[in-house]
Amino acid sequence: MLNTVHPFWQIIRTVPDFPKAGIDFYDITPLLRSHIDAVIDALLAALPEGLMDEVDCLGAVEARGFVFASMLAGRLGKGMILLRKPGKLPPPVANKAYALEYGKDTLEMQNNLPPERVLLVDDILATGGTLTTAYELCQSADHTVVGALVLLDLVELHGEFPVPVYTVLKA
Ligand SMILES: O=P(O)(O)OC[C@H]1O[C@H](OP(=O)(O)OP(=O)(O)O)[C@H](O)[C@@H]1O
Ligand SMILES: Nc1ncnc2[nH]cnc12
Repeated sequence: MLNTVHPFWQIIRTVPDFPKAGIDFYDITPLLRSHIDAVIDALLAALPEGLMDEVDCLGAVEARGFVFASMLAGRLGKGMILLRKPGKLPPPVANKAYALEYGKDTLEMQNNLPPERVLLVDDILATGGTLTTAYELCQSADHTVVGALVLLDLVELHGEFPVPVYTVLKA
């Protein structure tokens, strides 16, 4: 469903040509200011019943993913693994470069952790470059990714994702 009638759409700002020409940027920061608890409720409601019984921890993607993952972790009583931009995590780390909708970046993850069942958390799935990289880093560190949870899935910008994607909004 392209759920453009969801009340969150009244609060998300769409900014044309940011951060570069041709990109419609979905600014979720007004939701953080005024509706953060409702966003976390909606993210939890987007998950299939019983899924969290299969999840050990949340895989939080820097930076906007940290906001949602932190609050979800608190609500769910789960821990987090951080997927960070380069040079922030002490070794041992694995890293992977990737392209996203409006640029290039690298994610890093510590790879000395025991294998866990991980639910990836981010704010937006656009081309999928970021979440695919998070998925691959988890796989290479012997974690099992059970799915990905995002607030907004830009469905036309990406292909099939290797695990189920749970979302509140689609555009
Ligand atoms: O599906 P993709 O095309 O990869 O795009 C999605 C990613 O883009 C944004 O992150 P960004 O790197 O801009 O960083 P931020 O969270 O630090 O703002 C967003 O938070 C997602 O992580
Ligand atoms: N169009 C977009 N709006 C906001 N964040 C994004 N991250 C990647 N693409 C994005």
